[in-house]
Amino acid sequence: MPAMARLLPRPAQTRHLPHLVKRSYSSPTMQPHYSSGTDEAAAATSLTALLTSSGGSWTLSSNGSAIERSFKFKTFAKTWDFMTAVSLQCKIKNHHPEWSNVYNSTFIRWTTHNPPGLSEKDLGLAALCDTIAKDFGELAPEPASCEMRTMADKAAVAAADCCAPKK
Ligand SMILES: C[C@H](O)[C@H](O)[C@H]1CNC2=NC(N)=NC(=O)C2=N1
Repeated sequence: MPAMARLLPRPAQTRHLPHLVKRSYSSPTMQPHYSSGTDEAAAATSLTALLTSSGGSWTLSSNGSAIERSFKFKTFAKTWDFMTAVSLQCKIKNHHPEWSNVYNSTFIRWTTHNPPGLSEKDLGLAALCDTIAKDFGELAPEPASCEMRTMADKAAVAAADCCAPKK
């Protein structure tokens, strides 16, 4: 099996991770893909405020079903404290990121697994991450590294059907 094929998760494992399944075409302007039941007008307003194109720090994933960015702090301890604070919000809101951490950087991707797409929870928690990051003295944002993104991709695939309703 060619090396690249080994890196691509098998479709069966990624049906709940549409943002990991690269589209064969690249649309000139990426369009958001909202999770069913989302109030798209309200979500579009929140999304616009978060994106780099409007002065925010988040980027839309290639097929529009996730937003993602990296955060950098002075020390590992501050990075971990930031992630701990975010994790408490995840517990409160019962919504969880796909994320990775290397020393004083963390990469965070917000997407809803079930039903798949961008939801108000993703957008609200992304805005909350920006606020909490300021509290922990976030350094100037840098573009997310491929390695950090790949780590998050692999963790998401390993999580398999993490959010499918329990039978
Ligand atoms: C039953 C299901 O696990 C819960 O509704 C939550 C848990 N956290 C979640 N987090 C994310 N990102 N997407 C979900 O669909 C999701 N579902």
